[in-house]
Amino acid sequence: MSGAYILAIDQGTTSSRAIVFDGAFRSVAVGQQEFAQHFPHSGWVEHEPEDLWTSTLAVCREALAGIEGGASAIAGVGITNQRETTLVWSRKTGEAVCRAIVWQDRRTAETCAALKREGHEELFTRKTGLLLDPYFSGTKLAWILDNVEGARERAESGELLFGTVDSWLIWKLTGGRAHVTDATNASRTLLYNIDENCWDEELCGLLGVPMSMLPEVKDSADTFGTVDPEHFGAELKILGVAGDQQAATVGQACFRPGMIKSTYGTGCFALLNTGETRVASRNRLLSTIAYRLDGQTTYALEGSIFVAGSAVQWLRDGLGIIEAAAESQKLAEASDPANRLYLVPAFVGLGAPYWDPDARGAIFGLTRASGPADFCRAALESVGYQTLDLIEAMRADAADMDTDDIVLRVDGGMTASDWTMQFLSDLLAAPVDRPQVLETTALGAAWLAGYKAGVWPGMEEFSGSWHLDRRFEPQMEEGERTKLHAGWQDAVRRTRSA
Ligand SMILES: Nc1ncnc2c1ncn2[C@@H]1O[C@H](COP(=O)(O)OP(=O)(O)O)[C@@H](O)[C@H]1O
Ligand SMILES: O=P(O)(O)OC[C@H](O)CO
Repeated sequence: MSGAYILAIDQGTTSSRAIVFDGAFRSVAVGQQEFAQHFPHSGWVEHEPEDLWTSTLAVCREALAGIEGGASAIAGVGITNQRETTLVWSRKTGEAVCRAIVWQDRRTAETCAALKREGHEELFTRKTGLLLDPYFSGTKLAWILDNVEGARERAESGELLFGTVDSWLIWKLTGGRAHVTDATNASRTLLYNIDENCWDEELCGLLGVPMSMLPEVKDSADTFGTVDPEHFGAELKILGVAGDQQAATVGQACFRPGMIKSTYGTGCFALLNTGETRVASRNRLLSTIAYRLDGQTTYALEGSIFVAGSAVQWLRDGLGIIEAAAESQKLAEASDPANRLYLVPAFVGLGAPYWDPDARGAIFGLTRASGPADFCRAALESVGYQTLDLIEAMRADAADMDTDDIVLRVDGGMTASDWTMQFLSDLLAAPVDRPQVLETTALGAAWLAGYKAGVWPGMEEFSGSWHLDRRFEPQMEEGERTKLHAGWQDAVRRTRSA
């Protein structure tokens, strides 16, 4: 027997989570597990593929144990994942050839620079909507083929498979019966043509990637495979897949052009729904696939910031000036605005709209009076300034779109800080909406699966279930806003690598 429960798997950068949602979109059981991060060289970030798999398996079992009927009560599985992270494994043995190269990893900065020097960036951008930055999967995959012993020969003979984390988990869950991904994940690889909706032979050729390694690309709500019953005791169907930022866009019900969601976790990722039209950014934002439903692609403009909540982690683990993230707000409130510092948290380079992989973090305005409270305030404010950069770029790019006023829906761990959300609204001079349900990423994956299973309603009714927790309205005077923005722009200018 199966019910209206949906199991959502959210495989993130620092932890794996599983949530069971009921037919009223409420979270009824949860499992969560952190796993090790590996930093073998400066700028390198890796995950052990087995950790991604075993932690996912464990959290699913934990969540399923929390509902009556366990796996037999589940109508479908949705998967959402950290994006761009790159894995290669053997189709014969299922063994990965090396650790997963994580989206934050910068080891291919020189490869990207060389491709740019050779004049290839325009081609990649035109076809994929992305830029030549080490963030995306393509150059990470090329690195594996060029640097892991025997990998290129094995790939060329058809033995090796490539996948983002969704593909890897589906391969494991189905006992090696499905090598698939969805259009949103494919759109982050630098190998996928987002207009024609297919892997691109020319781009694969430029990066030296054999096309036999690539997974089949499906809609975001589709039949991806059946989970081997040995894992959970029942045959579950995987019916929804999307990259985590796209899943949050769905979970926030940003279905209309002009709606923006911005997620504040480790990094910050803002997506503006541009509807069925792909908008080419004039301001170094990405064009990407928001979701593909029933063969119809909806596009988004995306701004990606690599450091948001991780600046708060740095206050805690690097500087030791707070013990828990939630303390940051109180300390920031105690800071004297006359001692204002500007922190540019370019710990792993700068993302949108600067795309400067070689920049490193800097702090400006230090005096003998500067102390922990000022560092805290600067860290929280840096998130607001970086978002302002993105929203300004989006406003300029969307000027020709026929949309209502911009609506910003926020989610992620950092949105718990009212102070940070108020500062964000002040800087943007626009309202910021925080929903009641903050598990929007998992909810988005669950909706895709529930919709495909036919047990959850369509977009309109699902949109009606979005409820506001709090709207932050701008309170800052225009003169102050302009002064602060100019201070930030100056700090960024002085931080840039060239
Ligand atoms: N009250 C808070 N104030 C500021 N930052 C917070 C607060 N609570 C959590 N965070 C930050 O939010 C991040 C965790 O958010 P989460 O959405 O779970 O991230 P991820 O999915 O990327 O692991 C951490 O980096 C943490 O520092
Ligand atoms: O795992 P998260 O939530 O930090 O998200 C990572 C993004 O998908 C990277 O593009």
